[in-house]
Amino acid sequence: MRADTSVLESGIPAIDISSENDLAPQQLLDAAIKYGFVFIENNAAGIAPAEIERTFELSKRFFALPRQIKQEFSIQSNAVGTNHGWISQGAESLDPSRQKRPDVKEAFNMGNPMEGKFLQKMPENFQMHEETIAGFQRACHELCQRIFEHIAVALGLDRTWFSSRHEFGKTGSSSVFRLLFYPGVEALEPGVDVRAGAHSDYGSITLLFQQRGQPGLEIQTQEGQWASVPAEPCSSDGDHRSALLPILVNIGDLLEDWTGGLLKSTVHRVAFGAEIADRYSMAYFCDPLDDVELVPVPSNLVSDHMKKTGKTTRRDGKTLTAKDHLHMKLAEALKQQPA
Ligand SMILES: O=C(O)CCC(=O)C(=O)O
Ligand SMILES: [Fe+2]
Repeated sequence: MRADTSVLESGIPAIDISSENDLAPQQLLDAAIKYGFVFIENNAAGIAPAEIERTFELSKRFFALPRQIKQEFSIQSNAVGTNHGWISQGAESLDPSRQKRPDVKEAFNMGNPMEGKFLQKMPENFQMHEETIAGFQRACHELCQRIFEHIAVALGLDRTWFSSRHEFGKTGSSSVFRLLFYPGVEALEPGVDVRAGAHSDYGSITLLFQQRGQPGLEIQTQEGQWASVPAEPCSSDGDHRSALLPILVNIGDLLEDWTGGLLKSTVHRVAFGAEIADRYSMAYFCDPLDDVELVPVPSNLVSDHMKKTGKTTRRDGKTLTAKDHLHMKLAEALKQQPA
């Protein structure tokens, strides 16, 4: 059992969520309330580093393909309304109302597999390694479930309260696995170009995998300043660099709203210049099943917080489902796009 959590540059603690640490539920909840971000030590309760490495390798091979091949899998080539496929450089601005130029990055989004098979059109490289990618998504989802169980316990709920609302591999879930590539470029204009514009994530929780020597993520503090998030933070039991990189977890807008604003969905961005060559990251956005109704999470901590702040989970007098919530967020983002 460990009583202390170490403090990082941005103040985000690193937590051991294995059964060794009885304090994990409370530590996770405290970090979710204070920062909306937390590092999870990648020990037995995490994801095998070899699995993470293999998936990064597949991602690198995909982004290295010629443009015309990637184009065949572009997000625009999918049915309208789906969020799956390749996003080319220049196609996305995460902070459209403030950005002069689009994000300097590429991405590839995929939905959850059903019975081990992907429903979307996949490049050959991914088809050949379907098991690796499907297995990695399952491992991510299982890690999210462990985190949900800890948060449920800390909120005084039944252990499975959240996890049962986030089942894996069911049709009707918006969970997305996203590969990201930020190519090294010399000619970025400081103050104009950004790698990923300021945004908060839409869903319940996000897992973020970074690589050594490739920092760039920043979170916005309550005072509105940008604080850097290291790619290689210190471990929770001292100030040494951990042998295995921890996994970063953040709270999304849906979970913030579902808890009446108790858990924080913190604005973040990716910003770096020519000092770093190519940067690769991978994000797993975990969402509830589409038809889950967002009635307030039945915890005294949540109801006390809602009484204090006057927040409600209803919109225009109506209870939203998880799917309605996502559509609301997408509609808000669309309104911010320059005409
Ligand atoms: O690449 C990163 O470090 C962060 C990416 C991110 O925030 C996102 O895709 O939502
Ligand atoms: Fe994000």
